[in-house]
Amino acid sequence: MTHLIAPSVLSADFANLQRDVEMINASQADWFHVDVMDGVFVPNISFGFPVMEAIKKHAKKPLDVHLMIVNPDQYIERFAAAGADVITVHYEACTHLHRTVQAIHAAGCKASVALNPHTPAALLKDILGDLDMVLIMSVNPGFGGQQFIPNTLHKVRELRAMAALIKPDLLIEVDGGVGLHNTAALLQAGANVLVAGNAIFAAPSPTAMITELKQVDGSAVQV
Ligand SMILES: O=C(CO)[C@H](O)[C@H](O)COP(=O)(O)O
Repeated sequence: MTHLIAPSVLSADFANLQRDVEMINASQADWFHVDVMDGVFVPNISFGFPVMEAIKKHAKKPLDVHLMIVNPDQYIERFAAAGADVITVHYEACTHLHRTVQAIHAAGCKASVALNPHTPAALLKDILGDLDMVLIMSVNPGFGGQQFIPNTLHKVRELRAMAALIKPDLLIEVDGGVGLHNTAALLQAGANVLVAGNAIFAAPSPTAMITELKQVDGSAVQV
């Protein structure tokens, strides 16, 4: 499969949310990336169910919901009911990760686990076979517009090698500081879902930027 592009709604203009949702609908983007922050797991608060339901009402593509919250188990069913197609929980926020992943699947969603920049990919070895996706954070979570942490490339490569033995069709998503400058390298390292916020919404034409990100060919790059 070619790679997927998931614009991060966190960087949208919330006063013109429907306009930005329609822009994503009409673009070559594949998913909507929806960042939920609770002010506890991360030092920022974004939005919750009402905003997500408003996005769902107009979105014509899957909602990829990234929960940057403590105790995500409490809210899995509600996020599924609010329209999530993919639910990502943080490794660092889950005591019984296997149970949480089971709950996500039972709610009818794809299950994904996110790793903060300091968390090693190897910690997912025993649960990789149960996951649909791993989200590698390439910035410290909480804010859009930060600089990409270069060690992420190494982590993506390591995870892709591990997945080749355990879960060859694993989706690997990278989130934070992604743009045209590092897309080819990330694809070549083994990522196949790229989240971009600032790179898309601060571009002169967000639609054209999505097309450019979608057209990047990772096969020609050596990293
Ligand atoms: O999860 C996030 C922040 O925690 C955002 O999805 C991410 O930062 C995307 O924004 P940008 O592409 O501007 O870095």
